[in-house]
Amino acid sequence: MISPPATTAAGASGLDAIRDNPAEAVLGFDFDGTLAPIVADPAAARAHPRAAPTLARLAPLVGSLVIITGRPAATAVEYGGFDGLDGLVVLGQYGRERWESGVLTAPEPPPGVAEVRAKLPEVLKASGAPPETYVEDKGQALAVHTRRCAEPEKAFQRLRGIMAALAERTGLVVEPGRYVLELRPPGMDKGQALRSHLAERGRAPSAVLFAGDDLGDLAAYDAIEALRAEGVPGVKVCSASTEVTVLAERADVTVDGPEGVVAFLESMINDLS
Ligand SMILES: O=P(O)(O)OC[C@H]1O[C@H](O[C@H]2O[C@H](CO)[C@@H](O)[C@H](O)[C@H]2O)[C@H](O)[C@@H](O)[C@@H]1O
Repeated sequence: MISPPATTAAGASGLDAIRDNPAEAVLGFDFDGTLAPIVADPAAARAHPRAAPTLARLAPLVGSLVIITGRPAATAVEYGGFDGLDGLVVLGQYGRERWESGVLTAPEPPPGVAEVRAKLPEVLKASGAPPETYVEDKGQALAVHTRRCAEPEKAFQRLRGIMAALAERTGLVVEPGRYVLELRPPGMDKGQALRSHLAERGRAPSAVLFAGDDLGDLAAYDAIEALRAEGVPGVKVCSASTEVTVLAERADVTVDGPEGVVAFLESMINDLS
């Protein structure tokens, strides 16, 4: 039995559809907070120790495994220990980058990214951002982190409007997350990335599942709900935290962080084997 079970009828139908035809099911995952525990230093994040082995066992049982992350795809592969994991696709930078079997495709970033890179130090200084504010340069986007500040929520709220204005001036958008404000190119989100992954497969999935923990994952939840309206069974899984509660309100299955996600997938493997 897949555990925990879904708490919604639509979610239960989605899990039944995965059980009935796992070979055509598509399973999608966020990385940070879902497969990897949250830590203070973004460069120190690593997947839960059982995440890669579990995905490796799951891959031959299902139609497709896809990680859709705000991280650069190569970073998620490295921090996840996913290199060599056959059957896994990683869509990085909210779907702008694609990695599969060691092959990475990534477009050039728009000019606004270089503009933000140049302006950000001065903008942060002028805004009175705490010195612990940390900028993560992801090549295609810049993420301003406040987790290490003495008052992370206060620093986050202080910077929110300022980052939105900077994004607007540079043709980028702000993606808010867990004590992070990302300035990234527009035109792609996790819902569109999930949709394009399904289209790439070229045939209707038996079911689609997506697991996430943060605001950027809501676009994938939207996609699952739209797919359901089109007749495709779907499951929204929440990797719950005290930092973000809105996903749990919309999820079919709620588990306790990455440990809960891995345990849920292990129960699915047992059920499908
Ligand atoms: O889409 P995701 O895979 O969830 O990536 C979203 C952002 O996650 C990372 O930041 C978050 O995790 C950090 C490490 O645990 C944590 O320190 C930070 O507070 C979180 O917001 C990552 O650093 C970003 O680049 C990702 O876009």
